[in-house]
Amino acid sequence: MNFLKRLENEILIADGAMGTLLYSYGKDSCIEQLNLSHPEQILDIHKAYLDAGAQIIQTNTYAANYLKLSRYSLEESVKEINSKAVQLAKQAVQSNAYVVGSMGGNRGINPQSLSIEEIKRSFREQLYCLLLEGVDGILLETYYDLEELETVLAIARKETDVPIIAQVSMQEVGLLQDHTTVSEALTRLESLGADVVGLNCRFGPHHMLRALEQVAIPAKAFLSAYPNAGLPAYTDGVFHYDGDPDYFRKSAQSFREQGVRLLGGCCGTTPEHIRAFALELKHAEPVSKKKLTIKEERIVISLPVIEREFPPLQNIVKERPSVIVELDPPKKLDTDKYFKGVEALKEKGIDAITMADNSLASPRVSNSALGYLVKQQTGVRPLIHLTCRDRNIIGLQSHLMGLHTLGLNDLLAITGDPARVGDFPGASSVYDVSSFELIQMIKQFNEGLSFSGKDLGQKTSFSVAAAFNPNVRQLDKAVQRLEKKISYGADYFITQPVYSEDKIISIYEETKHLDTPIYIGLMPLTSSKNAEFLHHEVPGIKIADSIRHSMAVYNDDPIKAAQEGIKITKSLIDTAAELFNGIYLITPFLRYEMTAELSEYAKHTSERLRRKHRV
Ligand SMILES: Cc1cc2nc3c(=O)[nH]c(=O)nc-3n(C[C@H](O)[C@H](O)[C@H](O)COP(=O)(O)OP(=O)(O)OC[C@H]3O[C@@H](n4cnc5c(N)ncnc54)[C@H](O)[C@@H]3O)c2cc1C
Ligand code: MET
Ligand SMILES: [Zn+2]
Repeated sequence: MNFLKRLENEILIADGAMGTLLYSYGKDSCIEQLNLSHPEQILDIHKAYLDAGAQIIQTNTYAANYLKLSRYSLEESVKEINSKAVQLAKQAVQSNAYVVGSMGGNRGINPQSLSIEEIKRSFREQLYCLLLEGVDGILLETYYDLEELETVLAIARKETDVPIIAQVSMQEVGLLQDHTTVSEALTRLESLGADVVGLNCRFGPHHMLRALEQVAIPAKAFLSAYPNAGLPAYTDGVFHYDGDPDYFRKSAQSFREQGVRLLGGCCGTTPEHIRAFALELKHAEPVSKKKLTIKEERIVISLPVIEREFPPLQNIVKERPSVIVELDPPKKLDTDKYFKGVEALKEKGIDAITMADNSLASPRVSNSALGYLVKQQTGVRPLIHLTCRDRNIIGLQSHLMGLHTLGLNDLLAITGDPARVGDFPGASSVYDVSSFELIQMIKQFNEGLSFSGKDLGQKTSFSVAAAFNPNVRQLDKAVQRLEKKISYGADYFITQPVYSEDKIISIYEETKHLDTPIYIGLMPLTSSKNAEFLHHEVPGIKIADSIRHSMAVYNDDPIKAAQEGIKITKSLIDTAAELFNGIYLITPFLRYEMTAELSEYAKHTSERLRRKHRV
């Protein structure tokens, strides 16, 4: 009898974790490779689970796919590892127990980093290996990304008639990463042909039960749950779970009441947890009816929106010429000169001071601390750059909440120069998200929702700029990137510094179909050496030969060289102001007198042009 037939009238107990059990045995290399190197150990674990009362055990193949094995250069061993895993599990079972082939999800918090095509290829290969060895079912587990699970489930359903268990892992209680509710996800999995649908990993019994309270008993499929043994602790460099098996025993009846018919364990569980489930549910009748707890709809629409002090820059620059100036927080602690710069620029009537987030990956005074002081003390609008390099998604969201609290509502969302270009090349670059997702995250905050869809209780009022690098060989490709950023929610763009009139004209030609405003970046050169360094060594900056030649003329005279730098920038402003309302001036080395002079020039030029065009 296959196990689906039995689930019609019985609750079945599945086994618990393989991975964390092997990890706690001290094996932190490739867990699945142990099928080949330590088969006895795997066999012992299977036997221990069966002895504890498990009726369905999983093969030790959770990550035995091409994509994950290649991290250990074991991609050539997919067949060997999977075949051996099934053989070991089958060797352990006697009659009345079943072997399901475990196949884990690959996509993490950043689904786009792994294409569906790669996933399909890798999945098919592992699936055939497991089916060929004659598993009694397939266990699709730990899928955070619903698109991935739906894709692989459809493939599996087409390829085999053996029972399929399809399990998602929640991001928040009741919600998946893409904000689909668990209830909807399980319905979709059922309609794609999964025989058992449910939850595994990430949460322990408490949160899993809270989520299941909102899930109706599926019409055709059976419901499953494989909770973790609580949250892991981290001591002496290792993760370990201290979940108490007796606590599992106490939760078993609740799982039954929620309609669960296949109950097992995930990370941190041991044969003792499974024994507790098995003893508690021995001869227990499955339930077919339950009362649903309907969670109140989040009424995010009515969340308060906090008023902005300054209208968003995208509105300003659509209406009239606008000059913003980058004045980067210093690399040393003294901020006197910085504030002198802010005052000098304020006098020129600029619309914002933009403040880098550790540009070129070198530490600077925190731009949010300094930005807040700039706003409080001078009334100038700070525009805060925000990179994906220095903060993980926890830090980024906390930072966004802090910026909102400080009333710093103007942001530039960028990937950020990688750590290896900066003062601490060995530092890690986080990049949990790309600039696209950062833009999306900020826009979600404006809807009152965290990155994972949690209610924030207020809507933020961020305006989000994004970076546009036109200094590339194929400008059309950069424009495609810009269009993609618009689709993620970018409100306007700020370019890398441009050093040629032709480039400004091509930017105009390639982007004139767009509504989203662009600030053209211009940075005065300070010397010939500065020009050569920027041209040859700084990513994203290219300087026209003619400009480098003009700077070279004043090689030995710093004052004349800076004047030449200003002259060149003024001539670029003449072109930019004809075509764009937005001018973004970058202050080199805190030399604010240069950008103050240029701000004045840019404003006069724009006004002159406006008068001319009005006539
Ligand atoms: C206005 C502005 C302000 C900046 N401020 C800071 C700052 O405060 N701190 C800091 O560390 N850095 C800053 N940078 C630098 C920026 O983070 C780096 O240039 C980064 O490599 C690109 O950032 P992005 O957000 O434009 O990248 P994205 O567009 O998100 O690009 C990310 C990755 O894709 C690559 N890429 C970009 N365009 C293309 C293309 N056309 N084709 C193929 N690949 C491409 C990039 O090289 C990069 O590796 C700033 C840049 C600009 C333009
Ligand atoms: N069932 C698998 C294991 O125990 C998957 C755990 S979720 C990361 O190894
Ligand atoms: Zn797990």
